[in-house]
Amino acid sequence: MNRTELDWLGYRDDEVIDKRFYRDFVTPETRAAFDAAFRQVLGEGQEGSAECELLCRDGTRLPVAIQATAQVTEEGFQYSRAMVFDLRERKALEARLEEQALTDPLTGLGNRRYLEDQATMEIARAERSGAPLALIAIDLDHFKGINDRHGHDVGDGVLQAFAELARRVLRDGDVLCRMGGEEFAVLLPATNREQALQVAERLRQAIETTPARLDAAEDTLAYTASLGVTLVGGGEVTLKPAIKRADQGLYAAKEAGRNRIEWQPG
Ligand SMILES: Nc1nc2c(ncn2[C@@H]2O[C@H](COP(=O)(O)OP(=O)(O)OP(=O)(O)O)[C@@H](O)[C@H]2O)c(=O)[nH]1
Repeated sequence: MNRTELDWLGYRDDEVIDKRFYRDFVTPETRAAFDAAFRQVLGEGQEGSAECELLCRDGTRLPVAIQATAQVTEEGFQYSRAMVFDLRERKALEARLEEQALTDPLTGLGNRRYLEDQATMEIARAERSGAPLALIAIDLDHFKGINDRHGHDVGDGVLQAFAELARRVLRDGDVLCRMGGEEFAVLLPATNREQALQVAERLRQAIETTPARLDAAEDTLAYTASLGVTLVGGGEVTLKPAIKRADQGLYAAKEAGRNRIEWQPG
């Protein structure tokens, strides 16, 4: 182990050299990858590589790539040499890209993919616990008119104001996301029909009575939304059928005059 690696791990050389093996610092979760690479080094190819994590003195985990080669002569195995690369920056970048891929940049809410990811977990959880899972689809009314009359920037401001308001109205465990355009959805774990209808009505009223603040001045713009409410059915393994039903409820609410909610049974 060289000085840089010791610095990464937070140990002095006299604590490690001749006392501990590299493998000791590999986290139990990634030790299998390390061992597999080591076997490759000792095998015919005489080289191997692995991505694993090292456990630092302060308890943090350092993601690294290890590339090792072995020196084997006619007398057999002589020594092996490993190069270790710090993957922290790459991992942080990957995490940022992953987050960006799941986030709507205008409102900061999760996007449709995020909802589908969360739904996979929530559907499995609901299946295990037997608790109901509700879905609300929300579409701002006459949004084209807002854009046309006040401009696209004001439209953007209304979308942001809605996202902020809905975050305040909803519970922490509720999954709010922007499906696209002026359409949003909320997945509500452990929520039955009556509770989901109550939440939808609370959202509808909050929107109706909280005009969007458009800048630091007192400039505000009133808007409304239509909502469709449904439950995710017992045998449904994806959110798709529930999204379709909630959308049907939404269209029914638009048809019935907007600024209202419609229940759509499964
Ligand atoms: N400002 C802004 N407008 C958007 C954005 N995404 C979609 N839109 C606009 O949203 C409008 C949606 O209009 P429509 O689908 O006709 O619906 P609507 O005018 O809300 O009418 P109803 O839904 O029937 O009440 C379109 O004019 C889109 O251009 C966005 O990110 N920002």
